[in-house]
Amino acid sequence: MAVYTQLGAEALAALIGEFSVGELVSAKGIAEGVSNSNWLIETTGTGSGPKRFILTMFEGRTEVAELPFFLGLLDHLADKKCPVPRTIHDRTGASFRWIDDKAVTLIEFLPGVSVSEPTAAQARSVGAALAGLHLAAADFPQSRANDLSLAGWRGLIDGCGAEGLASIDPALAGLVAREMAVIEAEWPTDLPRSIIHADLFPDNVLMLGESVTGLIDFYFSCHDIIAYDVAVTHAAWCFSGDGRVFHSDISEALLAGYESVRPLSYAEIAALPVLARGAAMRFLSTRAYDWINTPPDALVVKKDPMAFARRLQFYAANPGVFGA
Ligand SMILES: Nc1ncnc2c1ncn2[C@@H]1O[C@H](COP(=O)(O)OP(=O)(O)O)[C@@H](O)[C@H]1O
Ligand SMILES: N[C@@H](CCOP(=O)(O)O)C(=O)O
Repeated sequence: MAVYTQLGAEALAALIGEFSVGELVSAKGIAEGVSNSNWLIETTGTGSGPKRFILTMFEGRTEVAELPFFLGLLDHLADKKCPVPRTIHDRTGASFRWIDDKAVTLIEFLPGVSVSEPTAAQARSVGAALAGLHLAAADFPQSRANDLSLAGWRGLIDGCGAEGLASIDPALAGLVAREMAVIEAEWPTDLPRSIIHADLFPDNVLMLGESVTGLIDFYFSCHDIIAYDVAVTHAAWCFSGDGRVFHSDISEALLAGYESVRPLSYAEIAALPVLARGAAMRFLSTRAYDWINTPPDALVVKKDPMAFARRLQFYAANPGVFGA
């Protein structure tokens, strides 16, 4: 469930009136997502029939000071024909507005659905779309540090404490300690960097058949190692949800799709095993922290940290899956 804030019909109509998009016809809360509140908005449009938009209200997790980066990136990528939603600017030219103390933005609605069991052909398209995003983002003039890299994971893990990790699984603290030591020692420092998505899970990709129609939810995007984004996407797409089953056909298709647009260098391929261990640690650490710290009555469905502990174990035991 991801509508944390109730917005009345009058407030919504007044908000939509600040944009040149026609009049509000309907607004439906969207259940998917965990970070922000989202509504599917329909308006009368401005001449060529009704129009759909997504209205996002930024809840605690997104720093409002960073919105010009996230929203500017969407417009930059849309200008370069990447399948991302363009932001709708209001009549004053602003890309976001305020309702009380919360920032809201209106973005283009994109067709498509998120797949839960991708085919190899779909994975190939996702790999190609990710590479296209990396190429298109290369000259984006703004930057944002990745606060969820090594130091961020370490902070979250320390915040869980050994007892907290043990409350999730008795072996988790040992796994995390061993793996963090390896990842910190082997993390590459000389690979190409650019703007990356950093969270390209299946629920952040919209598809129609085998085509990618939307890359969404850029609110973790940042400047970091490009091949790390490949590793994040690999960890997100190539396993069963619980991390117990690795799908080698999806892995091969995803990497082949990526390389059909942006070939990986030898150094990038050689680094993928440790980058993938880092990617698994990234989602293990946020999920473990949330698992321990989310109040029991919160509306959010907590995500299982062990699904990424299993991926971490898999990557540690199978560095050959990237063909290095
Ligand atoms: N531009 C868009 N076009 C169509 N649907 C969208 C768009 N943006 C978001 N959605 C829908 O809203 C849901 C939640 O959006 P998302 O940005 O992933 O939220 P959160 O940041 O809370 O995870 C998505 O799963 C998708 O169903
Ligand atoms: N993809 C992350 C959760 C991030 O939430 P999102 O809904 O904003 O994509 C995970 O699976 O842990």
